[in-house]
Amino acid sequence: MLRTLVIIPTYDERENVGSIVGRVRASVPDADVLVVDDNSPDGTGELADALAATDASVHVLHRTGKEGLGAAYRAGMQWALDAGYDVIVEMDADGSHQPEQLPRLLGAVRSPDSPAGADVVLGSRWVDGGGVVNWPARRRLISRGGSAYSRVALGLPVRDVTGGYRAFTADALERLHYERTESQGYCFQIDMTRRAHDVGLRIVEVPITFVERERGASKMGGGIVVEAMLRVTLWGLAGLPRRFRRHPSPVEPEPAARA
Ligand SMILES: Nc1nc2c(ncn2[C@@H]2O[C@H](COP(=O)(O)OP(=O)(O)O[C@H]3O[C@H](CO)[C@@H](O)[C@H](O)[C@@H]3O)[C@@H](O)[C@H]2O)c(=O)[nH]1
Repeated sequence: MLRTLVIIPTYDERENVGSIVGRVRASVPDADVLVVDDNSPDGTGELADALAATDASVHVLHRTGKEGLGAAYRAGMQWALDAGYDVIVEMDADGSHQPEQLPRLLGAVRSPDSPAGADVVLGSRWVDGGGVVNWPARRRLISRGGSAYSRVALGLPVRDVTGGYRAFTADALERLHYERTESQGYCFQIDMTRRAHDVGLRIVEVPITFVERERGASKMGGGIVVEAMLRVTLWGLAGLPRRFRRHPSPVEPEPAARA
C-alpha cells in the first residue's frame, strides 16, 4: 500500500487546524498528516502538537518564523521524502480544500495497481465539475487571469495552474526539483506546475470545489500577485527558444531532407 502524507501549512490558523486535521483523518484514515507551522503568534503550533500527542499519524514541523507558503511546502516536502512517503499532498488549513474530495484526488495518482495513473494530480476549479464558492469577483479574476496568463506565457496544457490542492508521487517531486523553486504563495504553485510539465510528468486535473474560508484571514497580498506576474513573464521569455524547438514549423524541412 502506498504511504501518503498530507502537508498542511499553517500561519495563524488556530480556529481551523483541529477541524481540518480531523476531517483529513476521517476521509483518508490510512494517510498521515504533517502540519508545517511558522511559529504562528496565535498558538496554532501548540494546538497542532496537542493533536499529534493523541494521534500517532499526525506530525508537526515547527519553523522559526513566517517565510511564506512556498518555503513551508519545501520544508514539508523534504521531510516527507526523508521519511519515505510515496504520495505527498498539498492542502490549505482553512477548509477551502475539502478533505472529503481527497479520495478522488488520490484515486488518480499512479500506483502499482494503477500504472497508468498520474505523477501529478491537480485539484482543479476550472475544469467541468469544478468551481468556487463564496469568492468575490476580484479573487475570481486573479485566479482565472493568473491561470490564463500562465497557460499562454508558459505553454501549459492545464486549466488551473495556480491551485493549491494537489497530489504528487515522491518520484515526481524529485524529478521536478521542488527544492529549486524560490517563489511563494500563488507563484510557488505556478512554478511547480511548469516544472512538472517541463520534465514530462503525467499531469491530470480532477475537479474540486474550492470553498472560501469562513474563519481566519487569507495571507495573499498584492505582493504575491506582482511576484507571480513578473516571474511568469521572465520564465515565459526564457522558455521561448525551447518551445519553438519543441514544435518545429511544419514548413521547415527536416535536417535529413536538407542534406
Ligand atoms: N507555514 C506557513 N503557512 C502559510 C504561510 N502563508 C500562508 N500559509 C498557509 O497556507 C494556506 C493557504 O494560505 P491562504 O492565505 O489562505 O491562501 P489563499 O490566499 O487562499 O491562496 C490559496 O489559493 C491560491 C489559488 O487561488 C493558491 O495559489 C494558494 O496556494 C492557496 O491554496 C493556509 O493554510 C495558510 O495558513 C506562511 O508563511 N507559512
